Amino acid sequence: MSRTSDQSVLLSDDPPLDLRLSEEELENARERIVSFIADLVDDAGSEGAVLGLSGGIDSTLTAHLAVEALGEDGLHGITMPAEVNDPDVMSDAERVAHDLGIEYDVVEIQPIAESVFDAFPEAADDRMAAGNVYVRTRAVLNYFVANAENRIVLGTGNRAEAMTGYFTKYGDQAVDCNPIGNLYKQQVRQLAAHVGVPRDLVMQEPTAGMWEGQTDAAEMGLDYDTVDAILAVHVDGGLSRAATVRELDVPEEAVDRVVELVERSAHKRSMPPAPER
Ligand SMILES: Nc1ncnc2c1ncn2[C@@H]1O[C@H](COP(=O)(O)OP(=O)(O)OC[C@H]2O[C@@H]([n+]3cccc(C(=O)O)c3)[C@H](O)[C@@H]2O)[C@@H](O)[C@H]1O
Ligand SMILES: Nc1ncnc2c1ncn2[C@@H]1O[C@H](COP(=O)(O)OP(=O)(O)OP(=O)(O)O)[C@@H](O)[C@H]1O
Ligand SMILES: [Mg+2]
Repeated sequence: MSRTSDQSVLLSDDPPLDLRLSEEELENARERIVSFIADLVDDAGSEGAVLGLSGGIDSTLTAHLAVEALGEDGLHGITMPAEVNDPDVMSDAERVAHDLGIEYDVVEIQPIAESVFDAFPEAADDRMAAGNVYVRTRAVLNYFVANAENRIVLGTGNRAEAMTGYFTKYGDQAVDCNPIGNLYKQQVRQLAAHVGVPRDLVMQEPTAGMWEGQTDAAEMGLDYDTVDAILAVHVDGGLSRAATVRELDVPEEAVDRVVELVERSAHKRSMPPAPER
């Protein structure tokens, strides 16, 4: 299979598995996602879309593809910094909006979150609980704008996040669709480079930005190249645990960790259950 000429869009030098798409597959993915967004907006009878812009690669790629689908006027970007967010990353988000020529707003969410924290001050000391408040506050604002402007809310979840449950229930996953939801993280980086996302944004370290210094890799205990590979071969691909360890040359613990994340987050991927009638 022919590969993109920019081999360095993989972060690690020696990933367990090369999941990059050929140039033809990249173009197909791009066209498929662009039509998906255009059709969804059309079918919903809406005027366009709303998207939270974080400066990260998932929202930046989704914004690029949405502008291709809907035009500049079709996308309203909202950057929503909290006090834990790195100002440089927030200015990356504004740069993305500016370069794409879309309407965008910057809404400081700290005061909104503080009013929630005040209701349960002890809960606010739990950084995960507090971080999830930032994430869910952004969902409230996205839908506020979507309702008022007759737009849909674009999600930015990818396959690795969806399968490992690496998202806040009813937070960043509270969206109307996930255009890049079938791409592993390696492929997100690769498609981003392909559609012209600036290199510094493609190569940055993924972070949920829920507390200072948080990174996806540190929290999951695995880098995305490893997560992608184990998902593709074992969870999605059905190869046995032992064969996966041999095939990818990864420790058994890494496979077990990914399986644990997938199993533990099953409740996030289904409708809330009710007892049988
Ligand atoms: N078995 C079960 N059946 C039904 N519901 C169950 C459940 N277990 C927990 N729950 C519910 O789920 C809640 C826990 O889930 P949740 O509130 O999501 O919280 P939780 O999964 O603990 O935390 C969110 C995770 O996603 C990561 N994240 C969040 C946002 C963005 C990104 C990013 O990549 O940008 C990453 C974040 O760093 C953290 O690791 C529990 O409080 C409970 O209400
Ligand atoms: N400060 C923020 N302002 C607006 N939206 C945000 C902010 N932080 C997160 N989001 C939204 O939540 C989504 C999920 O965050 P996530 O960190 O998974 O993606 P990302 O920041 O786009 O990519 P990366 O994996 O490189 O960090 C973002 O894509 C974005 O839509
Ligand atoms: Mg991020």
